[in-house]
Amino acid sequence: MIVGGSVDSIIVVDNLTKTYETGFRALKGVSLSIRRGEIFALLGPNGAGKTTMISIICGLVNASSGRVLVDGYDNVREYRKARSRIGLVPQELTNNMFDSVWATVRLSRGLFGKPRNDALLEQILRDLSLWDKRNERIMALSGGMKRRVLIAKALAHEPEVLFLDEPTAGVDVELRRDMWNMVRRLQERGVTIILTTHYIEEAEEMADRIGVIRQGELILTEDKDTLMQQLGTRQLTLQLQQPLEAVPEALAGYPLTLGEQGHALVYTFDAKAEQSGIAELLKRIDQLGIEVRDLHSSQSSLEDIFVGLVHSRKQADEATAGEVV
Ligand SMILES: Nc1ncnc2c1ncn2[C@@H]1O[C@H](COP(=O)(O)OP(=O)(O)OP(=O)(O)O)[C@@H](O)[C@H]1O
Repeated sequence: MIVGGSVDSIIVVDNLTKTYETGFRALKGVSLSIRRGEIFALLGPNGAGKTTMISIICGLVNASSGRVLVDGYDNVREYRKARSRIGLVPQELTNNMFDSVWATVRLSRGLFGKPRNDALLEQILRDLSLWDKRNERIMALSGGMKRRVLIAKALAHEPEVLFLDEPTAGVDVELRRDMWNMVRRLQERGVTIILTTHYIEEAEEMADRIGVIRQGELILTEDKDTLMQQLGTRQLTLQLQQPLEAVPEALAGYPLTLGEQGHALVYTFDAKAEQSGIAELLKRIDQLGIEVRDLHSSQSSLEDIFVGLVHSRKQADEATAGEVV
């Protein structure tokens, strides 16, 4: 057993690179530690390298360089030990369609050399509302049910880490809620969860920590709350009695924009700042005789932050590329 990362890291990814046979560099030196018991969301646009990274950690794809430790075990040299700690719910269905639900989960447990435990498998199926379907063939199940079977399969050998690759892509609202609840229950039992998602609201709702990957590079990892505090902005929207054509000169020093075809003044400020400047702004507006009909404030969502982050990086990269040329 190799000691690496801190004691409470269940997964340590060290300087991982992946160049596919086509010459495409899908990962460019990614390092990351996953804390035991956390829910970690990996966000990134299409083709960023999320599935590649998960596949390497789970031992399905070979890295070009770097290494991965799972609970202290090198995932290449101590593959079996590392792999037995992981449950993977892939994006695509990989079940044998002719098997029953029950046979599928039993086989999955057996493949990891775990002793038979029907009570545990029953609990897993009940938690996923699959118990009534246990004798059905997989091919006879709906798409949502098939996805539940993938999860049951991944949990059958009692993994310590569960990877969910796009768990709710294309599923209905009800199943999404069920999945979120299930993920929370698993976390309560001490299972570490790593999920990739395109749904930023999913990360916002579920994750303790967020990593953003772009073009094979991890551009950020941060506690969700800190991220939202640090990068979050608040907006105060002042609905006006009379529309304005432009932001008055006297208010030029404030970060104001006109909205709603001149019917609203929008003031954007730092969510973490102690002094928002709102009191002063309202006084100035009153002095200018601008009548305010209503006002409301809103906090930027993780989606705004994410789009802003990916976008600003892109612009910075383009600017740098421009300089070189
Ligand atoms: N077997 C392969 N051979 C060559 N290139 C590949 C292979 N698998 C993936 N890629 C490329 O590597 C990049 C990263 O793919 P990956 O599937 O890891 O991205 P992703 O972040 O999971 O994307 P998505 O959100 O679309 O699932 C993509 O540009 C993809 O085309």
